Amino acid sequence: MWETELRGFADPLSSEISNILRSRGEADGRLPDVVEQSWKRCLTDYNLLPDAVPKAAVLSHSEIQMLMEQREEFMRIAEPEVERLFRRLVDSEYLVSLASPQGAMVLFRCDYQYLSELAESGVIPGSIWAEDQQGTNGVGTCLRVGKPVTIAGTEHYGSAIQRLTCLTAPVLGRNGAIDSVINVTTARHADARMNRMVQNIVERSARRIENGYFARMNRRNLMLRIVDGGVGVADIAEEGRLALDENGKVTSASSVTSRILGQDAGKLAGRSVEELFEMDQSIFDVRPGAPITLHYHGRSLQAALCLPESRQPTRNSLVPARPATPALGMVDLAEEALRINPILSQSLDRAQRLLSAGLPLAITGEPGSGKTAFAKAVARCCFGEDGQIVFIDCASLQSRDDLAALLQHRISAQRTCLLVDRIDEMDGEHQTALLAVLENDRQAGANGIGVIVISAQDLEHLARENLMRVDLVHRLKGGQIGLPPLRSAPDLEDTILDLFRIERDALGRPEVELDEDSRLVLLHYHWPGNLRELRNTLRHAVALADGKQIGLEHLPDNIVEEIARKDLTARSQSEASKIEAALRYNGGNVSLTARYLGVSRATLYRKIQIQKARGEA
Ligand SMILES: Nc1ncnc2c1ncn2[C@@H]1O[C@H](COP(=O)(O)OP(=O)(O)OP(=O)(O)O)[C@@H](O)[C@H]1O
Repeated sequence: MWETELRGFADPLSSEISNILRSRGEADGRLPDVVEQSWKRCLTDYNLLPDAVPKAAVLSHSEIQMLMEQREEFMRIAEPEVERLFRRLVDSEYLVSLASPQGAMVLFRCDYQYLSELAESGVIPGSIWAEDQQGTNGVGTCLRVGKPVTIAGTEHYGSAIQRLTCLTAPVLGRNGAIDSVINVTTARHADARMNRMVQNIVERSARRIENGYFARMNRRNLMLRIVDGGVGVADIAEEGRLALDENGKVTSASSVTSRILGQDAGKLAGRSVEELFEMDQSIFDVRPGAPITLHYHGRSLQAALCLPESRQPTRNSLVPARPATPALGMVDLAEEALRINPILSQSLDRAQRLLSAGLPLAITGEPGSGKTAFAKAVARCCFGEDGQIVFIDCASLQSRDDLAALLQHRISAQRTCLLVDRIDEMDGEHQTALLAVLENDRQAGANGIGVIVISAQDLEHLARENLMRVDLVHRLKGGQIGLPPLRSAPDLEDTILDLFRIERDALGRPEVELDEDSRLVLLHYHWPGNLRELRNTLRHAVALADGKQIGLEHLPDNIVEEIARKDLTARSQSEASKIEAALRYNGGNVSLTARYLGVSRATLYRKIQIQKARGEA
């Protein structure tokens, strides 16, 4: 009792916060630290009352235009990323916006139908969300603390925006200053797991803008691109960048580099690369584009040197660029626009839970059904933040040494996810090597190693057919996720239309539409090549469309021909049954039946003969 009173006395703000939460039906509610600190600022510094926070002020169209023009180069990098993020979340009723350092939503992407719903809470283009005016909210609080934040439902200070969930990340510029905030808002209920997933995607988008803008601003410098994730991590969001002068001294460092090296960007400027890293060769001997290893306080980092945009290599400087030998198993882990329907979302959720519980995952499905994209998404969600992802494509492995070289990179990291693609093509030698690595890890009590294997065939089947070692199958069999073929998608039409929009926008043809015939053909085709075939077909159609309409002539011939064949068969079948019924009705009398059907006797005979011939064939 005493203790409670003393605590209440010591921190009246906390009890005021508890009262507000209680009045919202959150009797036991506790706010995350960052949110609680923000609420305290609302109560003390901004003098805001939760029920009387005014609606967000709004910039006029010309004011937004002016802000955009002032930051034209930045916007040129940010705009496609906002679009890309919006397309990724296309199915889930999310608004995507980019806010200026003052909190004004200057870029705004949202489904037209959803707009009016959000507008009720004041979320419209140009609305200003500074924390001192609107209280705790995604954009304003992110700007205030300079870190990614999620503000879910009643964690918003103003009661008028309690329905919203906002997931935000700052886009950092020179010396860590905030250039903008990228924000995703939904008025739908989203559970904590889904929020974490989207938050992760938002943060990666912010880093991609940071990196893109950094590259643009330093395009006249030599650039060292650094990856901490080891071989296989090639997502631009993960890359640190150091801009260098002619003498190999750092002129500027991106925020991801500061994170990788654990040093303020400002402190890196002026230092030479050779002073910062232990290198196997001088920076002046490095072949542009070729992968190199940098040693930094006992850690090995992967890097590549890039020439300035306009600079022609000279004999005295760096050696002319030759095509770089690709690093072992290096694949593009860049995120792509994926369509996540409720079924896929459930599978993602299941896969994440299993992987997080330390179980290996096997992803199976027909060719092109999205296994690799799915596996990358799961790996990124579970390991993207503080671990590394090592991608192994069994079809491109040359030798056991390749595998060993790939896997050794995991040793330096605390948490690693092995993503093994096309394991059904792994030969016996590699299977043994992989098994040995997994066993060693288990015996050494390795912490946090995740394994995802991708296979077109079920692992049990591979073992039965003697295509895979039984002990490896047992080691890998944790959770199995089978991705359904496209033809069985319950929302096939929506999938086609969503992916059509994605492809159309990617080719810069937002005006193009599918006509009725082509829509029907796409809907009735059986898609043996699944999502890959569908995306290729849509791209094919958009690329060939001259005007605004896509017709059958723009679709691949094989697809139209197959549907036409099916259609003919269906039509001939229905004609046969019509003739049969008419004959029956007319007691088998051909003359009467011909008259009944409105054709000549000869035509009816010919039709009957054709049907007979088909039946016999
Ligand atoms: N959820 C999705 N939404 C939209 N496009 C997708 C989705 N999943 C995959 N794709 C697209 O489908 C194509 C095939 O995907 P992916 O390579 O992941 O399939 P896969 O099953 O691994 O194929 P394979 O068996 O041939 O290796 C890619 O172009 C990818 O962009």
